[in-house]
Amino acid sequence: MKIVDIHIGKIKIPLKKPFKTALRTVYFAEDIIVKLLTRSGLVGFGSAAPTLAITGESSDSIISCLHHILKPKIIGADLSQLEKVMGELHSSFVNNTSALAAIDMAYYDLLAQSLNLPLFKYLGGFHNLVFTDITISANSPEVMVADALVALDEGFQDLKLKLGVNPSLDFIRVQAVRTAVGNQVKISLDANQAWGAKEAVRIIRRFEKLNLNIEFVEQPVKAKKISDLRYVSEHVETDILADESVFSPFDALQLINNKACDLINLKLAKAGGIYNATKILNIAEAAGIECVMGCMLESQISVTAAAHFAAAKKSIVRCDLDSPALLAENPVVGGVQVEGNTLTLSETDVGLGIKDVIGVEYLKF
Ligand SMILES: C[C@H](N)C(=O)N[C@H](CCC(=O)O)C(=O)O
Ligand SMILES: [Mg+2]
Repeated sequence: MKIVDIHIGKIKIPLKKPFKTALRTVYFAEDIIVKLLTRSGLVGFGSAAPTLAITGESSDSIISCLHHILKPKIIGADLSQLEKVMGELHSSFVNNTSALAAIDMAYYDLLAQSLNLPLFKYLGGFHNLVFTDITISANSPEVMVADALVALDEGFQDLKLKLGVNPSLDFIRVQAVRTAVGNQVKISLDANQAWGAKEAVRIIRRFEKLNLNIEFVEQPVKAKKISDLRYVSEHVETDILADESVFSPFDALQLINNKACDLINLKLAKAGGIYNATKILNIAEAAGIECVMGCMLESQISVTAAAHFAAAKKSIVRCDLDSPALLAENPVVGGVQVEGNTLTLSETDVGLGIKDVIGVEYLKF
């Protein structure tokens, strides 16, 4: 079964609150939508969120890559030739991982549909649901406490606090939230590269001394500074999760060989989709490193793909798939069902299970 056409569109989704990290403040979510069509009438969905500060991609660069580079390669691609198709896509350019992920997930959507299976069953079928944490944006300690209490009311039991915006406040932020939510709630921290190596060690050791009970600290130092990540990992007890440092299977190997992290944040937008995410997961599993399934601030299309992947795999036991909970609207019809911290996949809908996306402006070239 061959792919005969591609539609590329744009959508803007309002947020419940501005999303603030050490890398960026965002007031609405932007997504580039992809639809792949087969001659027999199947439609596969994918999406890419422009996260310039992490993947280096803007809306324009994603659209350009999809139209000029990926479209000529994916039109005519056969669903029965996964290795050939992915080999060609992965060898034709570097970077542009979100654009590649959008095509990859739409291809896997079609592949599972053609086999009459929900995607999570095609990928391994371990569960049909996953649980997510929720991200609390970097704000004043008072606002972060208020946001954390709202999140608990909404059913979340696992908080990821964004730090590194005005780092002098970081210690008070964490202490204030821990005091407000009590000891039963899980807290992890994401500095999004904001700290220096010695600063990170100093801050994390202070959390340890006061028994603030932190699950893990995500990307404390610059993405490319593997030796800094290793320094932090070596000098603290708390687990260190690599995020922006891991895009490719090679990145994962390099971090593992350098003993630079305890955990890996696996995102389809960084890996270029399910094909390479599978390789990273396999490398990490062989090395005894656990992966957390993560997401960007992105629509429920790509979060549906990430939920299928995470649910399929026995070794993914933690998820940061909270983007749907941060969006004020969901334009996606079908796909993953989100209720509080629980993301559930249909046992009977085939592929990603997405029926439509409302309000997309499809582009004419
Ligand atoms: C939304 C998710 N929980 C998250 O925090 N992802 C960020 C990057 C997201 C972005 O800037 O769009 C992360 O883990 O660093
Ligand atoms: Mg992160």
